[in-house]
Amino acid sequence: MPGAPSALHSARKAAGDMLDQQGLTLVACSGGADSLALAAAAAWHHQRTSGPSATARVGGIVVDHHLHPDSVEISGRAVSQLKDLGLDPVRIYPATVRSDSPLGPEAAARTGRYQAFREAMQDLGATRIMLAHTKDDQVEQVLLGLARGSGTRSLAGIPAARGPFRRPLLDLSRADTESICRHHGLDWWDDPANADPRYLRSKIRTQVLPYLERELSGSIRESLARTAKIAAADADYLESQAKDVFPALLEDPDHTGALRLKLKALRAEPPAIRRRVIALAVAAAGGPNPSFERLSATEKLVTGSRSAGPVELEGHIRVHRGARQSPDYGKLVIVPPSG
Ligand SMILES: Nc1ncnc2c1ncn2[C@@H]1O[C@H](COP(=O)(O)OP(=O)(O)OP(=O)(O)O)[C@@H](O)[C@H]1O
Repeated sequence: MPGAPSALHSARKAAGDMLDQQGLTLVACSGGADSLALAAAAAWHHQRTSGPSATARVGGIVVDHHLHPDSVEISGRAVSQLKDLGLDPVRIYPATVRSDSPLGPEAAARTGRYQAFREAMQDLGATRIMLAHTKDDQVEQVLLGLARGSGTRSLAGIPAARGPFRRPLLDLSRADTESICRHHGLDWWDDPANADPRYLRSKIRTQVLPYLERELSGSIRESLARTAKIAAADADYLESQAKDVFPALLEDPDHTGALRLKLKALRAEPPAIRRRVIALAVAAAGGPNPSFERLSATEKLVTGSRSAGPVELEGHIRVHRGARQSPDYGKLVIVPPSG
């Protein structure tokens, strides 16, 4: 673990690289050590570049989910520390979390939080939101992906940049962020849910990773973080290859709204591309990302000669192989819900 000065230097550099130099970037702060440390690192750039001619601005957003009895006080303390660091503007946004949400409280809070982020961006004219996920979050995410039996994209973990979101601290540890907070005299809040073993992520953090470190290798975190980086580059490449071949495999659309892929050409593609092309076609038909099991069933329509389907996918999408006497012979037909 680097000491505070070295961690601080890395955090400042990473935050500086990800700030929008021409607009307002908001640091999303929960009041925890990770996001207060990120705020301190970003504030350093804000102070250096502020003045009448400055174009890069750094503000803060704290979302209050009202899930914790002390949430008003916790949010207030975060806001005043962000202001003391020099962030401007700083706002609290409430997020409604439905207690009866079928997603469960954690996922419902997440949905509410990202909704609040988007509202804040619009209200304040911000172009970017910085989140303080660390290497520890990344490692936990990779283990969660492994436990679920996920593919390359999922093993790639949390992306450093997607849409307006930026995550500059993915190479720093949680301990680094605590040392940055100590260096700045920041008073962070430890969410008790982070240590609650009822949540799978907390269990990975408090039990599984320490066990793996003890029994397997002291550098397991570094190894898993490296896995994420390798998988991210591989997933980017495979997805771009699939996007490149997709148009050539697609038949011209007709009035029915169904999509048709050329079976022979699809069959000739390697499985890693074939599966991604099918997923692209499903997305183009308005469906969600198919599960591994549904995607495998669909792939069998391409590689096998027995059942011609239909295979029912999530989002009421149906896929079948064109019948011998029909105009769809030689095509994989993806039918959207209303088709
Ligand atoms: N209440 C909050 N207000 C503002 N930002 C928050 C809040 N909670 C989390 N964040 C931001 O999101 C980052 C990740 O937080 P956390 O790890 O708790 O979320 P998660 O649910 O595990 O991850 P994800 O946001 O990807 O679902 C934090 O470092 C912080 O930048």
